[in-house]
Amino acid sequence: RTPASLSGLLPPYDQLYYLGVRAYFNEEWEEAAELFENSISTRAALRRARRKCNDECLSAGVDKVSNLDTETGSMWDLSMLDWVQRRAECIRFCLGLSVSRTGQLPVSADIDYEFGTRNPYNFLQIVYYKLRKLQKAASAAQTFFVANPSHLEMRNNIEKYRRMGGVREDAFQDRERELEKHWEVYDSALLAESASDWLRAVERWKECVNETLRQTEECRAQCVVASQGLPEDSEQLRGVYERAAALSLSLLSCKQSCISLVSTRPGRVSPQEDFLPTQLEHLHIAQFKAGDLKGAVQTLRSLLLFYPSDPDNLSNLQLYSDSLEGDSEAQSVGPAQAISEYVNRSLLEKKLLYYGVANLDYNFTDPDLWTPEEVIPESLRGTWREERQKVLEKLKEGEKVVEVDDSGFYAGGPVPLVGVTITMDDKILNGTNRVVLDGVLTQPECDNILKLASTAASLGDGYRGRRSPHTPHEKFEGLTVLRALKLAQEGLVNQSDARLLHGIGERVRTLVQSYFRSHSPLYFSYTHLVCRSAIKGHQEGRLDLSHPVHVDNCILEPETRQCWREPPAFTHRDLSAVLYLNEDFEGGDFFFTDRDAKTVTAKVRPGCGRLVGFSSGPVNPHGVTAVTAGRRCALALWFTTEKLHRDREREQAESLWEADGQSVVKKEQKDGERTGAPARSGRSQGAQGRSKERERVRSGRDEL
Ligand SMILES: O=C(O)CCC(=O)C(=O)O
Ligand SMILES: [Fe+2]
Repeated sequence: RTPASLSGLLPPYDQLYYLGVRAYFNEEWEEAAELFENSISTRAALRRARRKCNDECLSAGVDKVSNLDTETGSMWDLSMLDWVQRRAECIRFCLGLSVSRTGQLPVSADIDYEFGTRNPYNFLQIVYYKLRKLQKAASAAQTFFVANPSHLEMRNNIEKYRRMGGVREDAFQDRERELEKHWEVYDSALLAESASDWLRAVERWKECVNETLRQTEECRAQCVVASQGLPEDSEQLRGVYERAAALSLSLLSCKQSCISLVSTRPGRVSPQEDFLPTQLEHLHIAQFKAGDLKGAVQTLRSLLLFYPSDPDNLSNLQLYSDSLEGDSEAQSVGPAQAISEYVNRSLLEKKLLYYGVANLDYNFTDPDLWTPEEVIPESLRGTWREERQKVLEKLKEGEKVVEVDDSGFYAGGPVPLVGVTITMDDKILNGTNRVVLDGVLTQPECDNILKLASTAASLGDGYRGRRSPHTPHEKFEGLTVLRALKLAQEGLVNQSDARLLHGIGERVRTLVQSYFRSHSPLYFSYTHLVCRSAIKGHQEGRLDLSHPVHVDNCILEPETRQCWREPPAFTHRDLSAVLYLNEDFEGGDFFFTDRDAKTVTAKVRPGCGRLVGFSSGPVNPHGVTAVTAGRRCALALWFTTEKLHRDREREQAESLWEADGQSVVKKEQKDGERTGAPARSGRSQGAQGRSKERERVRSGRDEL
């Protein structure tokens, strides 16, 4: 629905927003909800109106633009002025038909910021929560969270909504997802690539290019219309020519900056460099791998529009064309046409812009790396080259630092178990494919497993009394699921505890499979309950670690920053998880490092029910600091995507249970009830659990 004032014209949305904020602080929830919703939809309607007017006025004064290319001096100014004025008149008339006079005025930078960071949804979330409209509250929470991914309170809120009755899964919809469609496609293109699904990758990259272009076009249209609202009598601008030239320059630079807007993920600061050319690079490689040589040639030609003399692109083109044996006439599918239009228009606009920058003391930072030198006026070339060099160097440095993980995992998926929350994500842990979850075990569960470990150790598991393989200052005990089962069969430990140990593994698998968005099923590779105890009297001045820095699936060589994926490393391990059981010991912190095995990038303090999960590859070197007092127990689990490498011992344990006539899964649930653990499924949560949940909810701006 399009909101409208009495006159039928769009009111200013910033005013509606301010009124909404006031109603909010007066706790007039109904009214606040209506005002916030109204300001959001008015803003959207304004953008649509602008887009329409932009399209309708596209041709106004366009004949003057073509003159600009040849004209110089005052004739250049005159042509520019003519163009700007004609278009401005057309747009002002067009907007006047649907937008009120005040609605046309530019909004303040504060309001721009509020809407840019999606803060209206932060308010709306609370408002809907107060109104008991949980479905809408969940959606507002999700919408805000997408643009503020490090806002952990909102993430916790979302988790809480998931646990509340009456909130359906489809409630967690980003209301502004239209704006991120290209990122959605971008991610799924990367995913298809990592699964070597080339046909799908081709399709996705094409879609991504098209969507990126569409979003850029939309942004540029908004620039055009918004630039009509600049103040009429700015002090610095002397004459009417200067004003016209300045207006057109700010318009052109607004348009150029659209590419950096579109190439910045919501909630991030820095844009993805060279966004469009990068996508084309992915596309032509995917096309090549999928066997579509003609398509690959066509895409390479598009890429060459950005970088006409790039030697890699040229030699690839040669390679592809040779394979085609002359049959290289490109058929017109894919985004080639749109790309060439985009490049040509950008080139013309850049030319005009740089011309203006050289003539009128105007500030402009080029977001593109591909801007050709010919476009830069002689007087600017020196500084332009220097700055570009700086950007390129910085980019190279960044490449060195930013670790890419080719594991195919992609952190950030949902956490599908009741009571489990995300405490640290990639950003907080300064890395890739890392997570810390809390609430994976209850205290009684930790106690039972600890008891199991103690009993097993006292009975003499393989490690009893052994010194740690990593340090002479600690003792090391270990227990596997099968060993626990055998002990249970001998009546030496509780059958239910052995089963719990097994069941916990399933729980962890569900969590990491979902959170790391694994595209293939995960199999257990190895599960090991490990306790490390400080040996009394051997702790003075210890400099070593409880577990030296290592990578789980390759042999790390910190000097060269290489990691050798070969035996004796457990090369098939893909995901690692360590689930902690206690905190009553000294030292024993888990930490991640850089590939140098020295620079600590994040630390995690163990505690009952806390889980560290990470991809097992070279992006995640890690270790454990010395345990200087007490005993530290943890369940270490590794998963593999290769069925061949699954843990046969675990299967053996499972079949022993089956032979006992008891289904492994059913029994684990029963045990859960008996030990007082909450049911681990969102749906089975009873009314009691829910009302308790409500009690914990407190009013406030951020966290429920
Ligand atoms: O116990 C821990 O915190 C980590 C252990 C570990 O990294 C390993 O066993 O590979
Ligand atoms: Fe490890």
